[in-house]
Amino acid sequence: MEDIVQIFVGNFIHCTERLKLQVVENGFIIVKGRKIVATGKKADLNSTKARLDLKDGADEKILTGSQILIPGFVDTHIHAPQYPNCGLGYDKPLLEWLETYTYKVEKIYRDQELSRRVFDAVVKNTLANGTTTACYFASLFNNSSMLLVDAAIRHSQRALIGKINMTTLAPDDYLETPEESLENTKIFIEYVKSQKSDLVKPVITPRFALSVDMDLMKKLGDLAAYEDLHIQTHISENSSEVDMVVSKYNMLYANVYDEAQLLTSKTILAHGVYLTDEEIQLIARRGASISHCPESNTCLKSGLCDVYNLLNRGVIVGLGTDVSGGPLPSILRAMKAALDTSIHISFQYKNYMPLTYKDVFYLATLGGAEALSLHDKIGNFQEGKDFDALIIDMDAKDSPVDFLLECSVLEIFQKFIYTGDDRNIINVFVAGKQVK
Ligand SMILES: O=c1[nH]c(=O)c2nc[nH]c2[nH]1
Ligand SMILES: [Zn+2]
Repeated sequence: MEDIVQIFVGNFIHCTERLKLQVVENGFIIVKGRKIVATGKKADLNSTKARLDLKDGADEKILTGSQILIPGFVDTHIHAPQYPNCGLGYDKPLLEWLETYTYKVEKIYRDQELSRRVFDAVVKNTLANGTTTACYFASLFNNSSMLLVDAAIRHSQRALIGKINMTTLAPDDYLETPEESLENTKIFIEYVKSQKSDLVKPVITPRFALSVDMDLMKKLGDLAAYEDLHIQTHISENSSEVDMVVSKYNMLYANVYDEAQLLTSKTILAHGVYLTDEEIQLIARRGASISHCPESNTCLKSGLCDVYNLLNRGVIVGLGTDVSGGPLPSILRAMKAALDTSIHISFQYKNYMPLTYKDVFYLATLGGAEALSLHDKIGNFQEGKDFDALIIDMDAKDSPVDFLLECSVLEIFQKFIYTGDDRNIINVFVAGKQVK
């Protein structure tokens, strides 16, 4: 079948490299099938069409002055089964929150029908919020985790999906043995591979260092290396958690994962609020990334994560909603929370440079793609990459913004980051396919 050609004409914004924003006014992007085949200025559109031998009749979309095309958002850390708990339980810190609220909701995913309904809603709602790629913690249970894979494929969301490994700390009826955990992980990986999806991949997912022991972590590290898989887990989110990890393993938190060969260039570590300089250096050396989850860090009163410091020391950082540690599946909200957190940190230091709206946009797009080691495929509008994109409209019907004076492109973009919501994300594309 011949690839469909789509041409987008108007203003677009993306990051060409780390923390580097490019604003293209009166530009075009040509998409053939799933891929971006050309970008440029409108004045060069006809010559580019001729060069590419494009026949007349390609689907041409002209953006209005209140619309901007941007790359799709990457949610580098989200717990799909916790979705029904969004907004609940923020009266407790992490370890009590897990015990009181989180394991209780996650336990019910033995129920297949519930799994199907919740995961359908999670995938649809994250897509509607502009998350074209999500890195999911799925369920402890294989059958349920497989239903999340099915939902992502059904709705065409790009996703890394991991069956959780958890052998200790949770209630007895919500645990697996280390043998079951490893065996079920292998079965889950085979299931994902058998779907032959070009969007969905499995990810090794030990919950955190307190949920598993070293022997299982080492086996999971071996499995990840053998299958060349991504790895995701939590690190240094809360000070009591850090103390418990250090006393359980008698080493620093990052060293625990390193000892198990779980720190690789395909590892995503959620939070990283209390990392020492030594740990930050180790993570940077290994090429692992941090998923910054500012809304969750505030709701669970975990702490302030200094993203500026992580970036300065060469750590790759993306943004995560951490639903339901965070209350909403919105990376736009995470961007705003990342700005707030950084400004609050800046009050404590002289000459501290808080993140800007441009920086958090990088974290939400190209930074997220780098954090998931998917930047060869997504993250910006570089030719050859897949077209994962959002059309933003600050004059959208029912939008929260009701008074738009004459604005520059960058001003419209700022308005979106500070005041917009999902109603301003009017269209969503994943690998060239329109999904909203
Ligand atoms: O934010 C978090 N959410 C979780 O589900 C979890 N489990 C361990 N550590 C965690 N942190
Ligand atoms: Zn989490």
